[in-house]
Amino acid sequence: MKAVVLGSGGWGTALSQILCDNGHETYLWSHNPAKAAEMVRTRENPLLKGVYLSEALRITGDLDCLKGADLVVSAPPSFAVRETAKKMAPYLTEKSVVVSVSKGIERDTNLRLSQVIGEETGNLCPVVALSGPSHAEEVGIRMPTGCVAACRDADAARFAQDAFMNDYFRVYTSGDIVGVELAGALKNVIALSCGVCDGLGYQDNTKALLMTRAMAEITRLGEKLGGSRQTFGGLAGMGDLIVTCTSMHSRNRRAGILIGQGKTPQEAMKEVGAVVEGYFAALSIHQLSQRAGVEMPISRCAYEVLYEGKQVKNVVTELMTRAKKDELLETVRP
Ligand SMILES: NC(=O)C1=CN([C@@H]2O[C@H](COP(=O)(O)OP(=O)(O)OC[C@H]3O[C@@H](n4cnc5c(N)ncnc54)[C@H](O)[C@@H]3O)[C@@H](O)[C@H]2O)C=CC1
Ligand SMILES: O=C(CO)COP(=O)(O)O
Repeated sequence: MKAVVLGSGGWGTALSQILCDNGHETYLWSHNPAKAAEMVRTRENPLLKGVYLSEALRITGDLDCLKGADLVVSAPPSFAVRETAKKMAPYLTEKSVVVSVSKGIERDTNLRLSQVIGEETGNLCPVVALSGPSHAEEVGIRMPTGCVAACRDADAARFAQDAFMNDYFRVYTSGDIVGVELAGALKNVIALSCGVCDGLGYQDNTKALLMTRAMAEITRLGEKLGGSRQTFGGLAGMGDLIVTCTSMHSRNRRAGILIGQGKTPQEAMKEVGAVVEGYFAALSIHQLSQRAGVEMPISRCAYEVLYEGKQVKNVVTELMTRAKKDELLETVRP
């Protein structure tokens, strides 16, 4: 099979190495030809330090690598998914399968990323969302990892499962692409918030409280928007929430730590030096939850800190002193 990965950040690079390990003819495309040339020379991506890229992986800045591709992986930051989909569109056929691996919601339209790709490619071929607890740094060194390949087209989901699965990368299929994509985008804001707790010096009790209540609000919005409750308890939901809220690989968590220590969001993102999707998602989620009439106290507070300059200490007090509630009934005590 011929596979092309569009987007040479840490994640696109790690995924291209999996496809290469699985014996597929694999291309990794960078939108920056100079960066592609440098990776060809060094067999390393500065965004995934210490991972040697095998000689069989074809690294290029030429979009013509898409000619005849069976599998196209869309792996840019969410803000560049639409322009990347525009670029792939002329090369796709009805037999192609696109796998979307970015985690976010498109700004302004609030569309899921598979919807954005569908719009730009005229829904010519199926788009599968691949998501789960999977830091590129660990996949790159072949640590056992699991993800979900979600698509309403079960054959396409199985095609992606077959393409990626091996003895260090386990892939489950799912028909709930809505839930899988939303879970991946929503947890980034929570990982950032968990980092803020770390930055403020709060410890394990606080983070367990935050993660558990975050699951409740993420699931609430996800279900309202058409996702399945079960998905939020699975790899793309709970699994990814755990890994990003606890790992120092997480760019969202690292940005949050810096904000908790007093940096502005812009300073924090600059210092992290890689895409912090939770910053962008916070705005879309705020709009989506307001429109759907779904209460999301933690995500709302993250939005207020990131976009309205609210002080993190004040936000924590506000969250802790909200009206008394029943955990299961979700009702407020009169
Ligand atoms: N890094 C990880 O462990 C994981 C990342 N993801 C998701 O994958 C997506 C990409 O993240 P990373 O690979 O980590 O990013 P990164 O921060 O490592 O690198 C971003 C890459 O995007 C490229 N880029 C910038 N503008 C572009 C454009 N207009 N068109 C194409 N490429 C462009 C940059 O050159 C750079 O190579 C994000 O949505 C992220 O949430 C998902 C799972 C794991
Ligand atoms: O989604 C991820 C791991 O599953 C990556 O998270 P960060 O973007 O926070 O690094």
